[in-house]
Amino acid sequence: MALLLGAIADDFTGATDLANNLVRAGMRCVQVLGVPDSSIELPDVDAVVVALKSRSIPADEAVAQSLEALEWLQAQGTRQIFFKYCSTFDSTEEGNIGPVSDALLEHLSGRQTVMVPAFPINGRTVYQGHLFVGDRLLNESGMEHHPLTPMTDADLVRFLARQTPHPVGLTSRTVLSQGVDATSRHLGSLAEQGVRHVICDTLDENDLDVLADAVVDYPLVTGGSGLGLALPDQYRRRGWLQPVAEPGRLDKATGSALVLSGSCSRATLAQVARFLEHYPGIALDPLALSKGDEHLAQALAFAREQLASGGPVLIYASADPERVKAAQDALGVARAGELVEHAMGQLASCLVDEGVGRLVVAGGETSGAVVTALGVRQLRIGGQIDPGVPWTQSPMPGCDGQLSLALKSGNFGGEDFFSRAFGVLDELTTGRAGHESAR
Ligand SMILES: Nc1ncnc2c1ncn2[C@@H]1O[C@H](COP(=O)(O)OP(=O)(O)O)[C@@H](O)[C@H]1O
Ligand SMILES: O=C(O)[C@@H](O)C(=O)COP(=O)(O)O
Repeated sequence: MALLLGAIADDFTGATDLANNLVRAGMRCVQVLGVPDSSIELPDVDAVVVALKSRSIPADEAVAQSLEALEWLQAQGTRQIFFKYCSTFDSTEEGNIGPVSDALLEHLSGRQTVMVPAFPINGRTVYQGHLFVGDRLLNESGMEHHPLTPMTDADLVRFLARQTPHPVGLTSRTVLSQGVDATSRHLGSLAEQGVRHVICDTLDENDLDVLADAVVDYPLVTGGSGLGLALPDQYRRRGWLQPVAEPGRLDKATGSALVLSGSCSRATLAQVARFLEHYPGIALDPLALSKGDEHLAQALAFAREQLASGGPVLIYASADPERVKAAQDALGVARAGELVEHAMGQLASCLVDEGVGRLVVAGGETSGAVVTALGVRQLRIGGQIDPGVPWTQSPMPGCDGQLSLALKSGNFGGEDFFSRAFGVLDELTTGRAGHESAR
């Protein structure tokens, strides 16, 4: 098997987001969780997204895991590598976007890569190197309160420069608006000056098309999932990718419905509040979790009772910035996060064992913890609930052999996401979904 595109994603929701866009743009794509071992059997696909949980770990470990993924993808004969990180550039001054990009570029003997975090349909745009979420600069978007990677600088050229010893350049909207040739020339002249990383402005899908055309031959591209919507068209134009009749079909979904939420983003907090207006839920508190098993046992008992009477039910650690800070002050940032993630993993394992077959998880790290605890190795991508969030399925003992999973990025989804998700799954798996355009 030769792959047109091999992606290395730094978290699990981000991986699903990219896989979703590749499928919507007409690629046959599968997502694998962690670097596969030799026993994995892959279907015939054009792209594979390897999901890592490397966004918030020490930079040297993130580099090692990413290089392992690269080696595996190269062994599959992959034509182009895509390093997928968050559309809100989630990272710290230590990394991991800079160190991982540097290592991948070096191993691919590339002289330059582009950094394209934008995802315009979800309101992430870049202008003069500054990242916007909707009409706010990144550092005023709520991301400044992120529990693990608080984003306090919207100037990506300046911010990335702290993560890499190499110079960071900018391809501005003014250049992009002059078209593909001007953009290629500009990137080329930056490369001649030794600029290995180029932050790219992006206001809309047209900018993504120009960028995709200009970098289709780069060994490495990096960014959010927006670029993943634009690249397949360039592959098709060059005759490398054949049209696919029907990507993304899912089997009938069975089993009860559960939502686990560990994201503390503004979007998720609103989704939690909306869900609780109509359905039952129980909060997890990291401080109570740190005191022993009783808190987790209570949440499990509550969920069992609600699931027995039909569900859906929500278990959430999502909390506002003051409560997150209080937990972090008492326990430390890493420990507070670990307690919640561990609890979410245990809840998922028990409840899927007992009959949950439709599971929504909110939060990238949280999703990583949950699918790892469940032992999920491969996801088939189905139709989307909201931009960036598809339903997926994975083989699983119980639930008629298939677990339906939606891994929601903290920041994505409409306010009614949690309740609507199950209706969308029903439509998708009974074939009642209407055809939507890819963008
Ligand atoms: N109440 C809380 N206090 C402290 N940390 C929390 C709390 N709830 C969740 N967390 C942690 O915050 C992190 C949220 O990250 P993540 O799941 O990636 O969400 P997002 O997708 O919004 O970034 C996780 O590590 C989670 O365990
Ligand atoms: O690009 C994005 O915004 C998402 O795909 C993403 O990376 C999700 O990360 P979380 O917000 O941590 O779920």
